[in-house]
Amino acid sequence: MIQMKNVYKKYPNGIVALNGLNVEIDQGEFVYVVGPSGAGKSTFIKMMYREERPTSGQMFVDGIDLATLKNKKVPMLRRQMGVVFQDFKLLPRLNVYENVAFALEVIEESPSRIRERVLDVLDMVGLKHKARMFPTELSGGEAQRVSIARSIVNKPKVVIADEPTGNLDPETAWDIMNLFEKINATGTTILMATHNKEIVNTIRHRVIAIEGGLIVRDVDGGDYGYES
Ligand SMILES: Nc1ncnc2c1ncn2[C@@H]1O[C@H](COP(=O)(O)OP(=O)(O)OP(=O)(O)O)[C@@H](O)[C@H]1O
Repeated sequence: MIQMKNVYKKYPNGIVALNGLNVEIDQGEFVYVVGPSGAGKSTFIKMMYREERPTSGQMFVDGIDLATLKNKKVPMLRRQMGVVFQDFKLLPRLNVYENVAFALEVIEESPSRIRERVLDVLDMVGLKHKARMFPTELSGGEAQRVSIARSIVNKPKVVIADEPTGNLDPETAWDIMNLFEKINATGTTILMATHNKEIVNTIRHRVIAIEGGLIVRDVDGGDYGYES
C-alpha cells in the first residue's frame, strides 16, 4: 500500500527532516509513528498526502508515484485517502453535515448518494443527531468525530492521522481510538503519528519509531518505547 525507498527530505532552510527512510506498509495495517519532538514524524506523514515532497528517493501510495506526481494530480491522490489532524481543520462556515458532504460534492456524486453516504458515516461516528450544528458548537471530541467522518466518507484505502488525540482529554481520546479501530476493522490502512504512550502500549499495533529522520525501530505489536 505504502512504499518508501531512501526518502530524503531537506527543507529550504537546510534542515534534513528525513534522512533516507525505507518502509513498506501493507493494506489493512494499523501503524503508529512515534518519536521525540522534531524527529520527523509530521514530515513523514505529510509526504503521504503530498503536503511535502521528497528531495530525493522514491515513494508510492497505492501504486501512485508521489515523488513525480504532478501538482494538478494531487487532489486526485487526496480523494483516495483520508487525512485527520490534531486541530480538526473543519470548515467553520459549514455545518457538520456540510463539512462531511463537501468531500463528496467535490467529486460530483449525485445528491441522493451524497445524503445517504453522509448520514451513514455520521451515524457510524455517533453524530447523526448533530448534523445541523456548526463546528463552534461542538466539543473537541465531537469535532474530531466529524473530521474522522469526513476522512472516511470517500471510502479511502488509507487514513492518515497526525496526532488525532493530541487536543483531547484522555477519555475522549480512547473514544476516538475506538473509532479508528472500527475503521481499521473494515480493512482500511491506518497510519497515525502520536505522542500518546498509554494508547500505544494498550491498543497494540505495529510501531515505527523515528529519530533524527531515520527509522530506529519497527516492531509489530511494539510498545511506545519513550518516557512520554
Ligand atoms: N516547513 C518546514 N520548514 C523547515 N523546517 C521544517 C519544516 N517543518 C519541519 N521542519 C523541521 O524538520 C524537523 C522535523 O520536523 P517534524 O515536524 O517532522 O517533526 P515531528 O517529529 O513531527 O515533531 P513533533 O513531535 O514536535 O510534532 C524539525 O527539525 C523541524 O524544525
